[in-house]
Amino acid sequence: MFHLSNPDLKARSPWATLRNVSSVEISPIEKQEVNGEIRIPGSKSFTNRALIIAALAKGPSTLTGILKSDDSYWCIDALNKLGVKTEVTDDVVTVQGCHSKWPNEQANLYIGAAGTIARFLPGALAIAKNGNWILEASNRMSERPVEPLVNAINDLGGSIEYLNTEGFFPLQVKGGGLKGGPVSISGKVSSQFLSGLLLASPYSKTDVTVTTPDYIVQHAYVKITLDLMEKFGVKASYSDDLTKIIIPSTEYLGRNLQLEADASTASYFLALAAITNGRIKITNLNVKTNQPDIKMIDVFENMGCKVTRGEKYIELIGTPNLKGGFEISMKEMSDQTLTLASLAVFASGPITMRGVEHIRHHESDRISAICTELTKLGIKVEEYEDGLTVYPGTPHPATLESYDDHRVAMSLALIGTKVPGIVIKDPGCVSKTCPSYFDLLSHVGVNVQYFDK
Ligand SMILES: O=C(O)C1=C[C@@H](OP(=O)(O)O)[C@@H](O)[C@H](O)C1
Ligand SMILES: C=C(OP(=O)(O)O)C(=O)O
Repeated sequence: MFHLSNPDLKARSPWATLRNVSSVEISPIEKQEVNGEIRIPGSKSFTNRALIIAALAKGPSTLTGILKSDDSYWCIDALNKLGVKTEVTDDVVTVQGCHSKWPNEQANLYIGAAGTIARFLPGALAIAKNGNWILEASNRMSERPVEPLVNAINDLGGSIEYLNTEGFFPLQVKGGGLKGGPVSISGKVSSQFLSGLLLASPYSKTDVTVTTPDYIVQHAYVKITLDLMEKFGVKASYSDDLTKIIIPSTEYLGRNLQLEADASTASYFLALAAITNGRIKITNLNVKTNQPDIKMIDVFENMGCKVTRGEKYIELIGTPNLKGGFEISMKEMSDQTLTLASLAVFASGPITMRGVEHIRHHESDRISAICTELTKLGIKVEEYEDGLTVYPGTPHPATLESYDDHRVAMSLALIGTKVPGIVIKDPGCVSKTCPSYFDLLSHVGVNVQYFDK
């Protein structure tokens, strides 16, 4: 269980910021409007997929535009401990692919709080001929499910065992390889189970046919996995709904790749323009991305904002009258549930978000966390197993918890730009995906005051 007074600081990496900051106060933007241009850091999803594929590949890769945050730090650190040579300069990393033979056949790997490493690395290790590795994760990541992935890898002949509690990290992964053939995997708790299985599959002795018996939350992330595999030379074939995927037995080839900016991070800044009647231009994101959170721009538009979709940029101009009074399924872009919940406070009518039971298994129980914190502000909410309704209201000043969850902190901070006295505790948790979040807010005109520990 998460302890409010006790974020898991071991998971904060050398790339984390705000280590000595206990809280931040966000003050409303008065005369000065939010108005600015922002370059968004690289996508977490692209960075950690590309790092693991590049590490497995034959030959070197250069990845440009990587995210530098806790999640990518722990990924690079784990690859280094496996003996893979990497070199990071600014936002460029070169990776010397190990051609599916991890140089260090024994290592203890710590993967922080990253779902993308927890679900992508075990399969990548299981494909090796030899090896014996221990994988440990943060307290919260050790409570998040991995069983469907582990079962599927073991069904293919892999050797992954639980060292502590059945179904959860820490894990022991032994080499021995995967045989290939048919395998079934659930996608209803996390799409990352599928992605992790797919990433490892090309190294099976024969082709792998993956079927999903139920449904996949956030399909788009599976598509991102398949597209990136193809960029590194592995072309899978699949049904439109991705419930049947055939991966050939082959190998990745090293590549030089420009990665996309993070659409999830971009959404907070677009939301900021939306609620403050301001203007934000994201200068390095194309709407044609497969990242699902890009669909938030349609939501903002339906709420009355004006959006310009450029070739390489997105500009959003807010509105003094944000339209509410609707229900929406957030299943396919569930990382943005909390963003919309914060925005809903200032809308013209209640907003109901559904289809996101799985976010109770993310960095926090996100449905419970946002309902608790909005209630502290005097905002009326209704909580459901798979979502919530937020009623518009006038928040009163409060000190809010961030639950060691970057998206709770980033979303609640938005409310501070409209009402005085909003203090967010442990703002350093944003380092999981955006260490520079509060700097970027300041850059576009938000007042952020830091309080030391
Ligand atoms: O594959 C990925 O890169 C991701 C998949 C999603 O996870 P779930 O499918 O577990 O919800 C998303 O929430 C996460 O931020 C990134
Ligand atoms: C769910 C998230 O992360 P993870 O990759 O750890 O699953 C997230 O970033 O919102």
